[in-house]
Amino acid sequence: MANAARLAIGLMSGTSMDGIDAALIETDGVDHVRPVHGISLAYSAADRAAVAAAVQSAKTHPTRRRHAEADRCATMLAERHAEAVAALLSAASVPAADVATIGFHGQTIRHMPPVPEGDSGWTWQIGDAGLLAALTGIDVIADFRHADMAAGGQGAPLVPLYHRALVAQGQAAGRLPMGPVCVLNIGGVANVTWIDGDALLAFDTGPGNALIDDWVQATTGTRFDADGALAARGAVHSDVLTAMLDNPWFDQPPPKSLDRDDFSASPLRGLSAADGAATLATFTARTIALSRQHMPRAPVAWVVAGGGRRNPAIMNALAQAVGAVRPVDALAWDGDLLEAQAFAYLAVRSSAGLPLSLPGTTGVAAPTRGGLLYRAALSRLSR
Ligand SMILES: Nc1ncnc2c1ncn2[C@@H]1O[C@H](COP(=O)(O)OP(=O)(O)OP(=O)(O)O)[C@@H](O)[C@H]1O
Ligand SMILES: CC(=O)N[C@H]1[C@@H]2OC[C@@H](O2)[C@@H](O)[C@@H]1O[C@H](C)C(=O)O
Repeated sequence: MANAARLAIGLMSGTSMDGIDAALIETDGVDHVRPVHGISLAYSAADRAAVAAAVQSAKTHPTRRRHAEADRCATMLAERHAEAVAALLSAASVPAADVATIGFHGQTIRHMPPVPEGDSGWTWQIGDAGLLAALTGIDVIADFRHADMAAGGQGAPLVPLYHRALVAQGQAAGRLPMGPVCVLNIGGVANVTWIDGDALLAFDTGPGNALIDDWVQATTGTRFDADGALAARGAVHSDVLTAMLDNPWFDQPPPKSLDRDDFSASPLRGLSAADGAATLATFTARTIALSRQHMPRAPVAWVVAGGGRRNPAIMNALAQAVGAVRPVDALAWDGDLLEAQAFAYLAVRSSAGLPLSLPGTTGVAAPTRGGLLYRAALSRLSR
């Protein structure tokens, strides 16, 4: 029997650490998807500093062991996400009682994927999900990546099943050509989903914007290269680019996933701010192009979500390397909210007992369920 369509909220705070995206969708967790509304809430400088501190302190802990920076940040994150939910519901004129579930991704502070024939890996998304359930009065599903990793998967990427549902809709409506389609996300990290009918192959491709953001922050004091303006004034240093591309990780077949800080901008040392931004934007594009070697058939279309689609230096270099690429907005999808929508979709799947990951998405041995439920009724505030 088909699952009933329900209203669900998805909350995503990604590796760029820029804020929270909140999306309300109607979905059955299978093929029915109807985006209803969405908002973004930027972190204040203090919130961003708290997240950055938790990311740094997580590097000094060998596992998901609680520590002061993470605990402080987890409380703050629940409060901010509750504010995002309130703003979203108010903007959409929907009462909380109409929402079946919230999918709460949480803030990734460390991602250590399993090593072949070695360590089983760990991943940590923080945020006090019980507090969020109490503050919103809505059931919350969180900790989406844990079960996949416990079953041998990479724990990421998880958005691919949502990409597949969207591509099926787009192809049925004639907005996308039939044949293999690539949905690319250029966030802090970049990841691609190759979809050919029901077949899926997904993996992280390399850096997205994180290296550019860190470089621009260090050299100019601004948070990101708005509209690629800095890169446009710079020149690509092909010697540095070649050295950075000379990394066996890119040839390693999927499954594979990354921590935000797995790549370093140290080869750029000595370059001007503009030349560094231009070189890094081309590096992101070229590493995405290298992902094609792992695809079973050449894609007939590339569509791009995430903040990197707004950086012409990345998009032009990508078009040069792989041919025509267009932002997902051309398909009437919201390129800023796709991941938030996906966690609403995954929350509904989790409630329905449907798998969140497949061998083709995370390398897990078999389709695997995931997510932990925090019931609003059991999460009353004690203060
Ligand atoms: N106008 C713009 N011009 C250039 N870059 C932009 C622009 N707007 C956003 N970005 C880039 O996009 C980033 C945010 O992207 P996004 O919100 O997709 O990442 P995320 O969801 O945090 O990351 P991930 O998908 O890895 O979890 C910013 O940090 C910035 O680098
Ligand atoms: C561990 C983690 O948070 N990974 C993120 C990150 O950001 C992009 C890429 O790396 C992707 O693998 C994943 O996010 C999206 C939402 C995903 O799971 O599909």
